[in-house]
Amino acid sequence: MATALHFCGVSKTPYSSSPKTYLLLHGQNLWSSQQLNLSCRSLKICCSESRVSRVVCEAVKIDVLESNKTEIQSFGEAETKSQLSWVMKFGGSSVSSAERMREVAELILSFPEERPVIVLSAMGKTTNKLLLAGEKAVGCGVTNVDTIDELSFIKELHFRTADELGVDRANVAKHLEELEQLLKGIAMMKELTLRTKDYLVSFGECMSTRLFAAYLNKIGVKARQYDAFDIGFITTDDFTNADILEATYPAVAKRLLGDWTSDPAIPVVTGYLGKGLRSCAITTLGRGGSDLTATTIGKSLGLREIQVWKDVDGVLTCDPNIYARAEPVPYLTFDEAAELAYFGAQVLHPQSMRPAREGDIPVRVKNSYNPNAPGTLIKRERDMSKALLTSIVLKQNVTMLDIVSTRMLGQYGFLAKVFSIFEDLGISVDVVATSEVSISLTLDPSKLWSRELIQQASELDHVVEELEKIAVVNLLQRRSIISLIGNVQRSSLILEKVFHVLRTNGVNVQMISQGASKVNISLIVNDDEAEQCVRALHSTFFESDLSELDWESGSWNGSALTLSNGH
Ligand SMILES: Nc1ncnc2c1ncn2[C@@H]1O[C@H](COP(=O)(O)OP(=O)(O)O)[C@@H](O)[C@H]1O
Ligand SMILES: N[C@@H](CC(=O)OP(=O)(O)O)C(=O)O
Repeated sequence: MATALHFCGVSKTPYSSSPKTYLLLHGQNLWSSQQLNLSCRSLKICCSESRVSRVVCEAVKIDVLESNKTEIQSFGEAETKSQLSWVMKFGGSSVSSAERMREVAELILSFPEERPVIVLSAMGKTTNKLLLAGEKAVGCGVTNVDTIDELSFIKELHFRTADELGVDRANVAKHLEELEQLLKGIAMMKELTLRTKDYLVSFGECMSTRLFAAYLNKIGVKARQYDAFDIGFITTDDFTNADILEATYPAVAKRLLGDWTSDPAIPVVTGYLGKGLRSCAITTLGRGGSDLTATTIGKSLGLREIQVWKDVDGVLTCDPNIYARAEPVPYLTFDEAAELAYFGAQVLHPQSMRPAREGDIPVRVKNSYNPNAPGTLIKRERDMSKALLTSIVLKQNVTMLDIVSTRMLGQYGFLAKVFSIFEDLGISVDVVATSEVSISLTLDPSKLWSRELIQQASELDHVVEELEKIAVVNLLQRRSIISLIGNVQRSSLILEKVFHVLRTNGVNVQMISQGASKVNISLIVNDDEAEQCVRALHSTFFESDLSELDWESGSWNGSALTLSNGH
């Protein structure tokens, strides 16, 4: 049975000396040629683990059982073109000014043999400024909207960038007018809903991509701007933190490859944005969501590589803002990168690894300020034989709950009841440790709850109130999760060293958990001790000589620990 197959395009492979014709099909479990009834002489399914399957054939008359028959035949007759090869995502810092945009254009053109899809974030700190402008509009009165500093800043930045790039101001003028109208609407309503917030921040990406595409066209590189919400990025209606829905993949592939086939031009797509399935309103994918836009496009189109260009030399051994001696990590697995992002490393969006992993498409994290640095390559697997710790991630200001059963329920009933309370209240739990009669867990303020909400004591009181019906509850705030990402096959070795470091620093670990993912050990400590712990752990694992480690026996031969508290 071959249902839900969608035709994505026809292309010729640019990488082989004897180019073949590829039919790009997108569908559920397209594993074998038996699912296709092809009237061609030779057939080979490539890239079978990807949802986009490349079907190599000599003749392009193809009949997919039942679905999309007509469409496929008409494409089959289309002229074949070189396929889009990779996606390059540039974050806010990479496109913060006209000068940076010119450098990015040069960078793209330094790979003349590639046909990239470009994903851009808003310029510099535009998203933060838009949110601030929205908050100010709530209380400033309709007639005072034009005095909001952030609005003036955004206008000035985008007009100046248009002028400096030598492109028409008209590329952004209408959006800037509309933005001012929106702020007046917010001022009138005296309210900024999550839905309006998403509409408000969408102006950032809509304008950066228009300016950049206009600039590429001006310098003779044919480019086409796309708003993600118009090309099939279909999401849940969870404003400010929406999830990409499955229907996105075929829709995006069809639109981008269809346009590319009929009239090739480099696609320049807005990162971070989508369209709610039911509301049909603009949604956003959570802060830093352009990474997810890039990996979604990579999977949709079955591209060779996904590149995310940042302002650091790749994923680092820890947050450079906490410890300046952080170093680039050359290789990561999808699992390691996902865990690292989930536990708070700002460098990657928490959900961004999912499409890359599903499509088995390598992700390269590169520095747009230093393109020659090798960056970090994220793949399905890597050599772990000499791997111990890969990166240390710190998540601060976490709330922890110690819940001890009052023994009114048996063990099964107790755990089930605790989690059903969190489910009912829509609260996400991060790290968990259990014993027969007690459970300790941390709550993530950034996911299902907005940061504002968790700070509202009444919400927390409500959780505690519900839990107190079955347990004695101790609420502990201002805790930090230190996540040790690495080779948990060697967890005893890691922990031996970790506890030595913590003991030397007089730090008491309040909870410890090793996830089923086998790449992460989490430690909970007090907020005020956390940064010093990270620095000391970094010194030990990444700056001191680990030659005393016997990899064969998996033991330490010495204990030369040098702690560093400085930056
Ligand atoms: N482990 C880490 N590795 C690299 N960067 C990190 C890490 N943890 C935090 N960061 C921060 O993440 C920033 C890059 O992420 P982000 O600001 O989202 O980039 P962009 O806006 O360019 O997409 C870096 O400038 C750095 O300060
Ligand atoms: N502009 C959005 C989306 C994004 O991905 O940005 P960046 O790539 O600069 O982190 C944000 O600031 O959250």
